Amino acid sequence: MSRTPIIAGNWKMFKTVSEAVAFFEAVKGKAEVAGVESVICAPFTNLPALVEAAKGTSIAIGAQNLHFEDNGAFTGEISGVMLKDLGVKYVLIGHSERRQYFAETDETVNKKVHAAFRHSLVPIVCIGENLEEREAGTTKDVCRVQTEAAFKGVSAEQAAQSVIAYEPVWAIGTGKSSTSADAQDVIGYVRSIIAELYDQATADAIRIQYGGSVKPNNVAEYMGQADIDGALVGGASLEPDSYIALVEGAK
Ligand SMILES: O=C(CO)COP(=O)(O)O
Repeated sequence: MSRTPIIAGNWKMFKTVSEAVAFFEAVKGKAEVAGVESVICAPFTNLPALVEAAKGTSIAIGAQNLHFEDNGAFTGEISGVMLKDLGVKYVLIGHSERRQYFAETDETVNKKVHAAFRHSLVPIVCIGENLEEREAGTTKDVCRVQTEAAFKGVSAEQAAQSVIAYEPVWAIGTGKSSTSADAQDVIGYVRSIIAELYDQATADAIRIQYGGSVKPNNVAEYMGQADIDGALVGGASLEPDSYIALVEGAK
């Protein structure tokens, strides 16, 4: 089976439009490596300029969130209709910061996954345990609950196109990354859950990333693991040279 490696930068709440465009000009042609998919998930305000800048390149643009309704009286929200209209390809769903600070639940994550597919956006579904759960030994249980909930009512064909990002919360922005063996253990388990929910072909097709303090100097180690298909990267995706090194490291 061959899954295309996927490196996605999650810029979180960083970069003005001019900073985003300057970044893109610096990585163009460099963070484009044959056989590796490269995605920038930027703040909403940067998306029109980035989609324009990305034309003619192999770099895809993603959003960091969407509302689960297509339109309506939801002040301050952005829908899948709007993202699709812009030319965005990917959308992060259920990032732990959204779950923690913006009250997202397994149920809203599931609704957002359906909203993404209604508009032909590829969801990057984020799952992962917090420190307390890790210390209690419930990492796999937490990942099972989150995965099963996120994919409720999602077809095998849709699941096969999806991306899952396993991001242990305690490893995000802390410099304390999961060991590659631990990440492989959990990600292999998540793949087995997809096989149970669907079938082996779907499990073989879905791409699963590791996220949490991934840097240019450790990305290759994660990529060397059988079930790890890429990385979702925060801090190290913000500087052009670092981002280019991440994409090169995923070869
Ligand atoms: O949250 C993350 C990506 O979504 C990970 O962030 P860091 O790479 O900064 O640890």
